[in-house]
Amino acid sequence: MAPIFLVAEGDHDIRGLIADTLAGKGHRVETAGTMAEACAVMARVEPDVIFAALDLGSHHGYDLLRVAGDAGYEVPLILLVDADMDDPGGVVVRFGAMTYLKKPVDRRRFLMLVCLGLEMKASMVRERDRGRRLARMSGFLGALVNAGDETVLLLDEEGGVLRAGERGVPLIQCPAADAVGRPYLSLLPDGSARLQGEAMARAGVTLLPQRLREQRDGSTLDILIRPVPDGDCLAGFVVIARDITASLCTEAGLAGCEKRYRSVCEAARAAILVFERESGVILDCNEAARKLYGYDEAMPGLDMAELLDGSERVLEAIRAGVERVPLSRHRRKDGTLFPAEMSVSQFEHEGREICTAYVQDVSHRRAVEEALREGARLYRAVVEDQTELICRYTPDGALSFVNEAYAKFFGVDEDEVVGREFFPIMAGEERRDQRAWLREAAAGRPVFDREQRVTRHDGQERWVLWTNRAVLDQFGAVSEIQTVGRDITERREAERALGLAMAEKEQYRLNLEATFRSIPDAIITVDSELRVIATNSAAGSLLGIDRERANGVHFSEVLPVPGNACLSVLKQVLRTSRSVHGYEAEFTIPALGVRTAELNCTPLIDQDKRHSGAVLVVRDISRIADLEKRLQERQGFRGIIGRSSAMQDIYRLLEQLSSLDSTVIILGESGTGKELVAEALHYGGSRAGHPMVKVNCSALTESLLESELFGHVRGAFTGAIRDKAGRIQTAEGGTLFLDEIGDISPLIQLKLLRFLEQKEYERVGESRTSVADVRIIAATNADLRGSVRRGAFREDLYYRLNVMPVSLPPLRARQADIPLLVDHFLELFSSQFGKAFEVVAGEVMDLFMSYAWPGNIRELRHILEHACILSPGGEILLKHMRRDFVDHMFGSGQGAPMAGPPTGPVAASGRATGREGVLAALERCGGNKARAARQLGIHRATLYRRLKGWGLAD
Ligand SMILES: Nc1ncnc2c1ncn2[C@@H]1O[C@H](COP(=O)(O)OP(=O)(O)OP(=O)(O)O)[C@@H](O)[C@H]1O
Repeated sequence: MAPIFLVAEGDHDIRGLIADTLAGKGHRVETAGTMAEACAVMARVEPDVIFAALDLGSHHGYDLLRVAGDAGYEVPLILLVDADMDDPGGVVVRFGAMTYLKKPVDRRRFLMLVCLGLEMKASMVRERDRGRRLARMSGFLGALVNAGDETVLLLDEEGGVLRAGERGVPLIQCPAADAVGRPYLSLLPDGSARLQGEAMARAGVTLLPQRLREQRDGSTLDILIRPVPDGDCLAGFVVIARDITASLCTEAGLAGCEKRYRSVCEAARAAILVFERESGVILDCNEAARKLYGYDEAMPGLDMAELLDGSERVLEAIRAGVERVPLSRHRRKDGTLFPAEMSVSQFEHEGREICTAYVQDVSHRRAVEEALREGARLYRAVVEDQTELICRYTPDGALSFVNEAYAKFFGVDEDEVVGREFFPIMAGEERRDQRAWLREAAAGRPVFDREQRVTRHDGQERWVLWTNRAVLDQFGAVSEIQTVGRDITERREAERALGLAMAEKEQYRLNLEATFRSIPDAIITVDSELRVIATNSAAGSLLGIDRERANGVHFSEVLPVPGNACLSVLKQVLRTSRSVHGYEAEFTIPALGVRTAELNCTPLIDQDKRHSGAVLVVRDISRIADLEKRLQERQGFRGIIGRSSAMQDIYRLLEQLSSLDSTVIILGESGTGKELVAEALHYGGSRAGHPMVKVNCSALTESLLESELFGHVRGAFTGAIRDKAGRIQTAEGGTLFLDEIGDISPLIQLKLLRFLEQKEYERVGESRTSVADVRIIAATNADLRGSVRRGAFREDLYYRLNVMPVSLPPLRARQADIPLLVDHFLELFSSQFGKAFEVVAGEVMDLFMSYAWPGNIRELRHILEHACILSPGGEILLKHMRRDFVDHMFGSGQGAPMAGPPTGPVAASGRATGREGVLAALERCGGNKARAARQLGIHRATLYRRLKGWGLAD
């Protein structure tokens, strides 16, 4: 653009000349003849050079400089002065013009001044631009110094303050404006001045920035002293001070946040992956993620694509903003895949999109869900098969499930009732109860039973027992109720019937109790453990049992009397399950003294035919016993004849043994009646209805005896052509009498011992073990103890047999029994031979009484048999006696095998049974024949017979 010249000259010609010359040079020219015109031009354009006349009307041309200054620019002004003007240079200098040009204008000088003017203008513009730039820089510097929160100070190389920021922390102790020109260190507190002075010195030498921290009034200042180099020299310093108290806190806070982030991340059970959304590169992960994906080392740097099967699809969805990837397949380091759910949150960081993914392995949950589904299927299958009515309903009563039985019972369709109310089938009160239970169900009463009468689909009223079971959710609240209904109509009817039966039974019991009360016999019922179940009042009066305390107490404590026969009997009955009848026993009852009682005991059998106890009836027979005793001692016992006291003892023993099952050994010389005693035991006991099998052990060889006792199987030995049952088997339920037991071989002893101990045996030739319920009664006339001592008889068998020995005395030791036995045999032979033998002559009896009877009763029997054969009947005389016996008696006198002289009363009794003796006895007894017979030791019938024979019957 062409430079603009303003020519302000009142002289029209000069103005035209200058303008033309300038225009001729291609410049743009504005002209003004007055000051006003010149100002108007300057308001319109900015001239680059002004030629102005010194005198411009009432104004001076240099005033245009002021106008330009007011308009905001500088312009070189060349004053046009008259040629005769004095000191134009002084005016130029005084008023700031560039120079002057004298009129009339010298063309050459004018053109030179045009060039200079333009040069001057260009220089002014440059100066103006530089000034403006400087001002701008200064403005920037000021802005910079005051821009931040820091205090910024510019120092010269001496440390004097050139400029101080007005904002920021109070680093110096005076206003910023006052600091300029003062030494920086003098503005600091002492300690601070020393430290910063040192730092400045270091910075000045090293030209490296120095940083230090200072504590000021609870704040922390971060001070940076940066040297400003000028080439190799130091131009000054910039001091920047920042209050970093808050940022230190923030840093600490950030560190805390980082820590919390880490701990949350690491504590999280879900795997957490932080990755870049676009690239899928993993930036961070937690321990759970490493474990889940099977990486020992850190995962950052890995690509999500390595962890995802079908990663493109998943990452695409994430990029599209999906926050939940419900199910995707993830890959472990070893290549195995697992199903997982992923929640993704996204955020932007430093221009990057970051995703945080929470990954949860759902393989276990899926297995559980599958198991649950299977469980539900099974549940359904099971409940559908049930005949019980099964339904479920929510706590507000809406049915959620009914099984087929339920639907059938009420005649409804499952789909139809589900969702409907369960409660309407209940009466108001039942509903209240049900709801009350529901309120308590969660608090430890999860089951509630209720019997209810409901109407079946066919209109029938049925009783149903509903068992409600509350199903609790994970928070312990009732989520559902499962109800199982059982039709208990039949049961209720049965209960009603049972109630009636019980009432009847109770009545029956009362009657029975009344009966019991009225019975004078003591009745005690015990259970199988011998605990008393019941007693009647007579048990109190007769046995002194405290009825109140007895129930439930062991019988041995209820009746603690020495040798408690009741207890023994009860034990036996409980053990054998067989009744005991007529067992006599004596008791000492404090109030009544010694009492004789008869015990009867029967096992109690329950409805399953099991023995559940026993009933013991104790009858006081003391009076009867007394009477009996008074009558006389027993003359005999079950075919055994004898009234001697030795025999009385034996009878009592046999009475007790009869009702027991224990093994018995009968000892006694030959002919003393051992077999008779064995028979008495068998036929007088509970086994009487079963066989009694006898074996004479001495009559058989070992092998024969073995086969005889235990039996054999075919082919067991030569001649065993068929199976044979042994005597043991034959005697099942009964008694095996082993006579002459002392003669059995060791083998038989051993087998017998086993049988005695275990009731087991084997048939010869057979390995199978048989069992038999057989009572063993053994007998011997041998000295068994001696055999044991000699080693001929097993000691263990001896003790096993010798549990209950019955020792029969020889006849010579009980001569009192001889007259009785004589009577007995005479009666026997009378009927056998068809003759009436009444008595033996006195002299015969005398012989009998003085003989030692080595063959015992068998010998007596034979002698009498012989006599009876010879005698025609009536009295047995001496002449009917066997010759050898008479010869022996009369020939050898005292040579008879007598153990000792006959003792007084027995001998007297023997002799006294003759005519004189009998009469004397009758006299002594005041004619009482029974008593006289007792005194004489003969049967009452014998006495009558004899008296009749002597013609003294009356
Ligand atoms: N007390 C008795 N009363 C009646 N008869 C008896 C009496 N004792 C033995 N006898 C009779 O005597 C005979 C022999 O008795 P038994 O056979 O019982 O004796 P034993 O001791 O078994 O003899 P052995 O040891 O020789 O076998 C039999 O006829 C038996 O009836």
